[in-house]
Amino acid sequence: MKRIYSKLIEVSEKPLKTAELIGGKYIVVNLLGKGSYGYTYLVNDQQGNLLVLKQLRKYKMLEESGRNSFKREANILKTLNCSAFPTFYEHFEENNKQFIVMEHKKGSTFEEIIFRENISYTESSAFNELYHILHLVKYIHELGFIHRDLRIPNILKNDKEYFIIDFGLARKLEDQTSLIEKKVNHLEKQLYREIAFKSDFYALGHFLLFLLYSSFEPISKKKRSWEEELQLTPIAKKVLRKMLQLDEPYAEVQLLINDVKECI
Ligand SMILES: Nc1ncnc2c1ncn2[C@@H]1O[C@H](COP(=O)(O)OP(=O)(O)OP(=O)(O)O)[C@@H](O)[C@H]1O
Repeated sequence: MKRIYSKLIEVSEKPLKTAELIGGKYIVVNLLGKGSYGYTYLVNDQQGNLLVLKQLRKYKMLEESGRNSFKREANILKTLNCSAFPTFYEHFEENNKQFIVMEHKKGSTFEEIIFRENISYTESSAFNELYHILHLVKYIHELGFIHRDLRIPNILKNDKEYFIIDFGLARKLEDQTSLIEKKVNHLEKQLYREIAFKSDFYALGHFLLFLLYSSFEPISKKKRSWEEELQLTPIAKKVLRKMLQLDEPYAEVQLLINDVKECI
């Protein structure tokens, strides 16, 4: 019954409209995305600055874990005091809806770079991108956090900098209680969501595959594994196999950085 009620709320909820005023001071410019937890908007503040406003979906407000998720994201963003991550501005409730406001990072996501800008990467240039991103991951891991969602839409770059966004699923390393928060049955999801450094490396292994496949020209219609399809050097293959947990995973980020350097 609770599930039906929650589903009804989910399907009947509509996002905010363009030009709508929220929190008495933010004007909606456009909807950036609709994720599982809620809506993400680009908004203008009163000084005309572009910011990101995230809204928690109503059905998420029904569960304690949902209600706490913005609080947790806000705390993580406050702790990550570095220009590579969005600055946290505020967390507020209005008409029983929860919102979080943060800095808008100006850049293209790797999803846009690969699929819209059609940039293709060689083995060396793909590992070079990973090398830069791993320094941000090192900062996150050294503070004891695991991002758990390092996918191509959550990693951005412009001509000068790299950024990591979306800390909605991030957890503190010792916060193993989150594991029982939601039972993850699917093996692939478990590998992304385990609260361990290796799950961020696993996600970045897939990130790297996206970059490497950008220059792949299929010669046959037959579906083969990445190891058969991509012409990688032995060291690149070794690093990817460890990242994807096909071989003993890296215990910590510096060991991965050292190997990635060899592939550039
Ligand atoms: N702080 C930010 N700065 C710049 N762009 C952002 C920021 N936060 C989100 N975005 C953009 O908004 C898009 C949508 O964000 P959102 O977190 O809703 O998306 P999603 O990744 O599609 O959903 P989910 O989190 O369920 O996977 C992102 O892909 C990104 O392009």
